[in-house]
Amino acid sequence: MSSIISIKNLNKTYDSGFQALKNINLDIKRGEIFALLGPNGAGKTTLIGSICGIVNPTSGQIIADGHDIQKFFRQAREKIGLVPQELTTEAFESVKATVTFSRGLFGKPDNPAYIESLLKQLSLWDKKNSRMMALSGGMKRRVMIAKALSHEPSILFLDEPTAGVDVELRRDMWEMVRQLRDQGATIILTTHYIEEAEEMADRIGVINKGEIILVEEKEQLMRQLGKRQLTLHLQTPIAAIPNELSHLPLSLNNHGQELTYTFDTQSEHTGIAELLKQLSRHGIDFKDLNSTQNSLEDIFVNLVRSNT
Ligand SMILES: Nc1ncnc2c1ncn2[C@@H]1O[C@H](COP(=O)(O)OP(=O)(O)OP(=O)(O)O)[C@@H](O)[C@H]1O
Repeated sequence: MSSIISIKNLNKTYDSGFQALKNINLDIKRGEIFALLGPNGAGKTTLIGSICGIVNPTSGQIIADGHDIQKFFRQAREKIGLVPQELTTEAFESVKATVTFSRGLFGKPDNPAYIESLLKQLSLWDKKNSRMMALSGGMKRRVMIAKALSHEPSILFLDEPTAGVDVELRRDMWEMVRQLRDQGATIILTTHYIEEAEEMADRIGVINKGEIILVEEKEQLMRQLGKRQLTLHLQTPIAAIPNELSHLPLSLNNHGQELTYTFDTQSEHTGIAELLKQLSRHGIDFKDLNSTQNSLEDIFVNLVRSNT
C-alpha cells in the first residue's frame, strides 16, 4: 500500500517555548484506518492541526496526497476533510444548506446528487430540511462528518469522534467510519478510548509527550505484546501456592479459589501441559477453566508508563 500522508522530521514549538511535537516521522497508508492514541496533552491535536494547515510547524515537511502542505496549501487542504472535536454549526441553517455551503468553501462546483448521496449514507436525508438547532447531539455529529466530506476529500480526520457519545451511537459511528473506509477513504482518528482503536484501526500509533513512541499493525501489536491468562477455578480452595510451584507465573485470587497463570502467546511453549501435570501432582484439582487475552489497554498503559 502506498503512503497518502508522509510526515518528515516534524517539530512544533509553541510561542510559549513549549515543544509539542518532537521530530515526528510518520507515513499513513492509502485506504487504512489509523488510530492515533495518546494521553491528554500528548500532541494529537497539534499533529492533526499541522497536517490540516491549522498549526504552523516549526520545521519539517508534510505531504498530503501528493501536495506539500506548506508550499501548496490549497491543493493539499482540498484532499483533507476534518471533523473537529467541538460541534460548530450554524443554528438556524438547514442540514442540507450547511453541508452544501461547506462544499462551496472549497471552491467546488455544486453537486446536489453528491450531497444527496452523502446525506443518505449518513442517515441524514430525512433531516435535510431540519434546522441544525433542532438536531440531537448524535445527528449534529453526523452533520459534522457530512461537512468534512462535502468537498470529496481522500483523507478524513476525526478528532475524538465519539467523545461524550453514548455506547449505541458510538457503535453506529464505528460502522459508519468502516463504510467510509470501504469506499476508499483514508481515515485518521485520535482517541482516548483504547476500545475504539482496538475495534476499528488497521494500524495504531502511540504518541506521548510529543513523540511517536510506536506505530504498528493492530493485529501484530496484540500478538507481539499480548499476554494470555489462564484461570483455573479450583475444586477446593487452597491457602497458598505450593513452594515447588513458586517459580511459575501464578497468582492465587478470589480467596484461594482461582489460580491464574500468565503466559506469552508468542512463545513456542506455553508451559500449560507442565503446569497441569504439576497441579495434579500436588493434588490441586479444578472444576473449570477459562483464558483471556490481555487487552490493548494493558499494552498502552505499559508503553506510556515505561516512556515517562
Ligand atoms: N497554542 C498553544 N500554546 C502553547 N502550548 C500549547 C498550545 N496548544 C497546545 N499546547 C500544549 O501542547 C501540548 C499538546 O497539546 P495537544 O492539544 O496537541 O494535545 P492532545 O494530545 O490533543 O491532548 P488532548 O487529548 O487533551 O486533546 C499540551 O501540553 C498543550 O498544553
